[in-house]
Amino acid sequence: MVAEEDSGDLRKDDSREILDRITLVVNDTLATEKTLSSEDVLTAIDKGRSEGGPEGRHWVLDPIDGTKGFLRGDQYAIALALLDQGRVVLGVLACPNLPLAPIGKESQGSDTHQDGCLFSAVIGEGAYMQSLDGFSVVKVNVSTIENPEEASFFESFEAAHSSHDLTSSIAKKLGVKAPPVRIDSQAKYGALSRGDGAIYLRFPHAGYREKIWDHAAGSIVVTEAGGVVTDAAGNPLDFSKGKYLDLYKGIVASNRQLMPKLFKAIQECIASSL
Ligand SMILES: Nc1ncnc2c1ncn2[C@@H]1O[C@H](COP(=O)(O)O)[C@@H](OP(=O)(O)O)[C@H]1O
Ligand SMILES: [Mg+2]
Repeated sequence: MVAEEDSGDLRKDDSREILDRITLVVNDTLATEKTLSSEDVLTAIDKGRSEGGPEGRHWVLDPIDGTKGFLRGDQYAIALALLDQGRVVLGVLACPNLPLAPIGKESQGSDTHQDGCLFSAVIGEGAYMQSLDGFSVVKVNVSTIENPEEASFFESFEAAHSSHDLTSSIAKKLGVKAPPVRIDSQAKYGALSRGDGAIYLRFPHAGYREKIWDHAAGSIVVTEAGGVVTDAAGNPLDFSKGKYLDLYKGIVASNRQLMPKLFKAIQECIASSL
């Protein structure tokens, strides 16, 4: 398993109390007769130390993606994906604070006010959403908008994670009228997969290397919903290189119809920002 966290901090002396609390929660949650010790819990966390790569199968886990959003009480996600020979073949994305009703659009008179969505996708089988309590499974599809002026776009809430200046110049060039929808975590991929918005733009600042656990589950949910996820040059994301994604500039996700105009605007804006 390739996972974001290891047990390093929990093994420190001053973490004893939190480790005891975690061990209690784990034992309360697991449906097994056996009671795990704190050491068992630490050992289980450290099973996430695999480096991934092009061979065999690897689970890719981000237990709390969008930590900043989680701490603020906003959006976060639990993201799990399966790599087979370096290719994402399955993804599950739990978004406990994401409304089941569409976000980022004018109110559509929905009478659903429930929060908590679970997105899932298996390669070749489409993408699905259900409520976190397991009801109402629906197939999801990305937006079919073709006119960029009518498209709205998602980006990170945190300006430190993605350049809001660059995305704003891209949106301006495309004639996008709606303001950006800024939310944390891979909940953006989930919302995109059900057509809440039509574009997700992510341009980390120079020197940052994206990690596979931040995109594996989200990207298959979007591609199985009919969308496209690439870097800023149109290359598909390559999950076979270990923990990191080697990208040109950033990540772009949208529907097929919008991609040509989107790339043209992105190239022009990147060129004029150099
Ligand atoms: N300087 C940076 N640039 C881009 N991404 C960053 C970053 N620092 C952290 N991140 C990643 O951005 C993720 C959150 O993305 P988003 O902005 O879409 O919410 C974080 O996941 P974690 O919260 O799991 O650590 C982290 O891996
Ligand atoms: Mg993350």
